[in-house]
Amino acid sequence: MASAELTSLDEVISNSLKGKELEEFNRIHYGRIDQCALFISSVAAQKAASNGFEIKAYDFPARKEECRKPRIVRLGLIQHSIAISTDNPITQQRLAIFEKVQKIISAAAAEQVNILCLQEAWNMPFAFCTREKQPWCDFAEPVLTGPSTVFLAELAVKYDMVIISPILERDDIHGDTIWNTAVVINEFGKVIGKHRKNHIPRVGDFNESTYYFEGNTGHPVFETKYGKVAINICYGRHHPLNWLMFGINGAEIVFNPSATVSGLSEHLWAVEARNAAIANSYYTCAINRVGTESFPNEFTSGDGKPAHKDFGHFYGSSYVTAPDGSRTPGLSRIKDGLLIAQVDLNLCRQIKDKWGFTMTQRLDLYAQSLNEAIKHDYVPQVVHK
Ligand SMILES: NC(=O)NCCC(=O)O
Repeated sequence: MASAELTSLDEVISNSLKGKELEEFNRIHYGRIDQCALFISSVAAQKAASNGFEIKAYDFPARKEECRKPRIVRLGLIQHSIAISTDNPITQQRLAIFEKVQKIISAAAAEQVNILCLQEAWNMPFAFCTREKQPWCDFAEPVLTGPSTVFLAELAVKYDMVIISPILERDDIHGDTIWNTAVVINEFGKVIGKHRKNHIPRVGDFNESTYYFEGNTGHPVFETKYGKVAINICYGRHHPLNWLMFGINGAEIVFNPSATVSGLSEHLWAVEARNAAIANSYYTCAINRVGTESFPNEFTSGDGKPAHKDFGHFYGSSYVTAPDGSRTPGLSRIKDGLLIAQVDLNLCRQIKDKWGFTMTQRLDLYAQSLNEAIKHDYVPQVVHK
């Protein structure tokens, strides 16, 4: 079976197991017997059916507390393929993606989503495999005035949503430099801040370091009307300290907008964002692109194999993990989709109280050790026999 044919691992299981065996699988694998699937309104279901995208919703309830009200928030994750082929003019490609995504966002609105996040570089093909500067750099946009921000700001106001928009940024104040950036737009359509990708891959066809540097915005947490959110962009999910810092700064939900392909990372996908949710007692939302993107000119991968035009298969499979480690099934590996998670943010503190990971994490010990380890003449702490 080709990589782009299997719909989802979750479906393989739910189609194969039944009764008690399926319950036991769910308990051990997902962390709960009942997936807590939520009803999808006919309006949203109709939008999904007529526009060819999947829509799924799950609940993450928390224990009722005496001293705090529940803090129920609806999160929306969108995964999608590009809309027209990459040899079309830039403006047409972008517009076609806007049209596709607008329909998915309107379904999210019909489902009362409060905070919505798109995939990495959602408004363009992931052309960084090519190492060509033109025309791909022309997709870069200023954060405040770029077409993607203008487009999403209007929808944010219309739907009373916070929208996270991961784009290729053009910083026209600092020498027209390019960055991989997530823009946070509040429910009034105002850009409340941005975060630039901290860790840039140099693996496989991910030649992103040809285009932009490691980010210089630290680990910001954005206090929104609905909760404290942060964004760990794609390759940052392999770096536990990147996740840790968002937790230290108080994040309750960390989105991980990604672009990654099956040949490289699919066996890691279900592990990393889930582990981060457990280790940091927050919700994580892992979002991946979908589809196979083909480029006009051939490129090589530096592995002795023939030059080719395809990046490989972006395998979707977006999912949400709660601070207790329970998770949703993934969206499809091959289809556009909207994943909705209704979460109670009170679960973050409840899990901190239960497991005590923030109390026991020994930041002081690691700060001292790391301070030593980064010195050029550091002697590793090894006891010789
Ligand atoms: N976009 C990106 O950082 N991809 C790198 C590959 C991966 O992290 O799986």
